Amino acid sequence: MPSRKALIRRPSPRLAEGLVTHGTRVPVDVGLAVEQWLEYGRVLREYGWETVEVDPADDCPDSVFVEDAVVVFRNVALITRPGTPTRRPETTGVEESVARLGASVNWIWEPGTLDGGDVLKIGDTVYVGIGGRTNAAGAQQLRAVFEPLGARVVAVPVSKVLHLKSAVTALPDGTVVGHPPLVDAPSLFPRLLPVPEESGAHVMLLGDGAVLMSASAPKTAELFATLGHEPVLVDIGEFEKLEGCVTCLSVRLRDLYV
Ligand SMILES: NC(=O)NCCC[C@H](N)C(=O)O
Repeated sequence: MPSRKALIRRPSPRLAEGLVTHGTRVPVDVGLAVEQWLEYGRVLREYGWETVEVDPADDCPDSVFVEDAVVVFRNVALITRPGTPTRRPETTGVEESVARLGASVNWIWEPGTLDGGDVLKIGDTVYVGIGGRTNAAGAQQLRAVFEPLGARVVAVPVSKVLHLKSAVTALPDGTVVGHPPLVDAPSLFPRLLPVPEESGAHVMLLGDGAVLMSASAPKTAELFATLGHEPVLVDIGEFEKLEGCVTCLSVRLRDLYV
């Protein structure tokens, strides 16, 4: 029986100290970020997702980006070992939450590193981006956990953006969407639709053709609507200042056995 639960994690009061790797640091308004986060959760619930809050990690500035701490395939939750050591304490609370929800838990071990933002699932194909926060050992461990469950793991290079999913995600019909200047190896994806805006490359599937995306990509939203999808726009501007996007603020659990 499919589940529709989504993990989310309240922003830390230290959010403004979050990491910035590829962009230029600009001040973050934490109060506004909390409002944007509340609205993000409200939209998930409106589209039928039960939001489950992971215990906050107030000492971890980037903890709101909960996607990086765990990758879920079927009923197995793979707890990551984030590429940046300062983010590693974030995984404890996430592990507790997924275990409580009945997922089967597995772990990335040293010397492996893996951030959830580097993992893009399209059906049974699991793309893993290597080069930034995720290393080859982390990708190999992911392969060992998910391939026996029926996944086909495909490693792809990432060098121009923070995570694989900062460059590409996928529409409900499996079409990969990416902003060309930021995609390292476009030929590795069977059907790649170029989008005009960087944040237009970030979509999250809400179900029934609805795709959650950033309000900062209006031209791409129009393109998706033309193709018959239903773009649902949210303002996540404060998180974008820290290289976050719609995908990284939640983790959907669709195959729990409970
Ligand atoms: N999966 C994601 O897109 N995560 C965004 C993480 C942003 C955070 N400031 C970081 O650099 O780790």
